Amino acid sequence: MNATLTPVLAVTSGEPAGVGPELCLQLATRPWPGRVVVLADTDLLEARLAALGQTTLLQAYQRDLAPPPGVLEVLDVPLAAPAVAGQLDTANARPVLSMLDRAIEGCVSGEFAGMVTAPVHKGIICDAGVPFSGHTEYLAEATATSRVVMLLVGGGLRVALVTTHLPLSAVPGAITPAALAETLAILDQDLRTRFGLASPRILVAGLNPHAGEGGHMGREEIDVITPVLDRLRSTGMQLIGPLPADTLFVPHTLEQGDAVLAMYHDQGLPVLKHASFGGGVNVTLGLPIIRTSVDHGTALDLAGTGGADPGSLFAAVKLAFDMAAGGARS
Ligand SMILES: NC(=O)c1ccc[n+]([C@@H]2O[C@H](COP(=O)([O-])OP(=O)(O)OC[C@H]3O[C@@H](n4cnc5c(N)ncnc54)[C@H](O)[C@@H]3O)[C@@H](O)[C@H]2O)c1
Ligand SMILES: N[C@H](C(=O)O)[C@H](O)COP(=O)(O)O
Repeated sequence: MNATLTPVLAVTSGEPAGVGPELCLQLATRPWPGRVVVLADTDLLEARLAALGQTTLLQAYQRDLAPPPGVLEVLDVPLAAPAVAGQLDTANARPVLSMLDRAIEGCVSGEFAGMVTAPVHKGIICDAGVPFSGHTEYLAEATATSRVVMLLVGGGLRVALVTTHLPLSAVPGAITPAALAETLAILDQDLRTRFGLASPRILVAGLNPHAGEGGHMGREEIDVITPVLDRLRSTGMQLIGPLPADTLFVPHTLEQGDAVLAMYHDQGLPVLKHASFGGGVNVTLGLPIIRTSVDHGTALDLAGTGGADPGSLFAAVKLAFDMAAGGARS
């Protein structure tokens, strides 16, 4: 097969002061079923290689020329200021977004089969004057997608969220019948088409303690969640809930479902990360493009030490290749 025709994934290296760039360098140590192009500042990668005493060869990305095995393809996205490991700099916020823009553009045009993102630092991008709550929301806006779903997979779990990066005080108001129904429709559809589940069973968490205790500890289960689940069950979806979130994750309940839908970020993700941190993958469902990501953040405390675990990035790249090939089994 012509190597230039294999699937090409774009991997954005993320926050330059974090662990993303050095984790991306490790991608050259693995055989992949296609090409992996790292979007990064080439000088930064060279500097991290030198600092870590590594010898990976870098080659400038050329669309129609695949590199030899073991050589890392780099699509140069220059930084605005030299990056210092562990030290955030607002000057580099826009180049970080430029990496995302270039990867999105390439996915939409068909140049890339999908994109994988190393972690960014949301706070420093906001400090630079660009409102930014996460890749998930940024990708939705960039692709004009009205609703996307964050799904994390790992440790034998699949956990999706109705709401993502918003203050806890805003969560109840964001759990509307439309938001819940659209999220469930995307999750159900993508579990079928992307994860090969013919008839997915979704365990849906309540919002309040003990799923509202019959309305004595909150009414969202009665007023919003149950009516939506009843309506969607009548269309054939297999939905179990609303379940008290504290006991939803016990093995006996988990084995009755294929995925969990949590109402908010810290209802679902601590459990997932407890089960799989360092090996989990974050997938954005509902987009017109394939996008996976690591399960961890910028780890500024580890940046430049070579001590960060590449397992989640490897898993994210593998899953993106699997999805590009037509399905995933995670
Ligand atoms: N995909 C993403 O872009 C993404 C994901 C999560 C968090 N973040 C962002 O990262 C920033 C820092 O977040 P945080 O401090 O809450 O979480 P973090 O994941 O950066 O760090 C939490 C702990 O995990 C450790 N850790 C993280 N990655 C590791 C790895 N690969 N190997 C070994 N240990 C690792 C860190 O050293 C730290 O002790 C925030 O701005 C957050 O929003 C981004
Ligand atoms: N919620 C994600 C997590 O905790 O791993 C993380 O913040 C990344 O989100 P984006 O993919 O939207 O950047």
